[in-house]
Amino acid sequence: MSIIVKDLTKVYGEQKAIDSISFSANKGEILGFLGPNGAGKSTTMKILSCFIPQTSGVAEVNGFNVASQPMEVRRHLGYLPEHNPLYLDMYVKESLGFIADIHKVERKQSRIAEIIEMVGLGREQNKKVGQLSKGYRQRLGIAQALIHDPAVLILDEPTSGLDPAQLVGLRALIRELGKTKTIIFSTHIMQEAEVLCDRAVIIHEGKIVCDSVLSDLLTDHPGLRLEEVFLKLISSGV
Ligand SMILES: Nc1ncnc2c1ncn2[C@@H]1O[C@H](COP(=O)(O)OP(=O)(O)OP(=O)(O)O)[C@@H](O)[C@H]1O
Repeated sequence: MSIIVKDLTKVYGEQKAIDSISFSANKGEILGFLGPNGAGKSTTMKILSCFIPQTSGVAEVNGFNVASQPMEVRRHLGYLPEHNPLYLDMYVKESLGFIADIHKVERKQSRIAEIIEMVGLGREQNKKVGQLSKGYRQRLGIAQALIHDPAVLILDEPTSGLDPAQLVGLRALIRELGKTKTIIFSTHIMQEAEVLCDRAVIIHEGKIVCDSVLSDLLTDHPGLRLEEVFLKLISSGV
């Protein structure tokens, strides 16, 4: 298993943002982490990426424990946060070089060229980050997450706010990456999940209400689109 989450709980003050959730993801799987606003998606992803500690429970990435082995986890994981902080004054290559240095990437220049090609940033590569459109900033964020060739990618709402052309391009990239990596991406857009994920984990008010192979989920709810299944599940709380 590339990702194991067991009885994971996070309490902020009085509020349980996630409440004893468990799920796992296999190598080569694209897992859609779905839920309405405030469900606990970002909280879970931040714990998996070692950005915040859990209150209780266990999370492992590629066999490493996020609480006790954060350095190893970071080595095997690429993370695109929902609000990705980018240095707008840096040039695209410079910003990739900065992240590559943090990860001590070997053959840095050729790796940067390779990753720019992979995420389709070729025509934008000589610009400053602040000059990039939102879609290209997302691509840069994914490039930063990929620079050290991690086995696991965690993408928090990677396609939010993109225009249709950028959406198609980014979905194709995620699908391609999903052939060799384990990917968890969060979204509350069901069409997104329908075209991208192999498996759907639906979280609502901090609890998991569904964990199913996408095609099984649709077969179990004949005649319903994923959006309708999602609404049914989060309204019944089952
Ligand atoms: N730092 C924090 N302090 C207090 N409460 C927080 C904090 N971060 C998140 N929460 C709360 O925890 C709950 C889960 O938030 P989270 O950001 O994980 O949801 P989400 O599913 O990612 O939502 P969205 O789709 O809107 O991004 C929310 O009620 C949120 O207000």
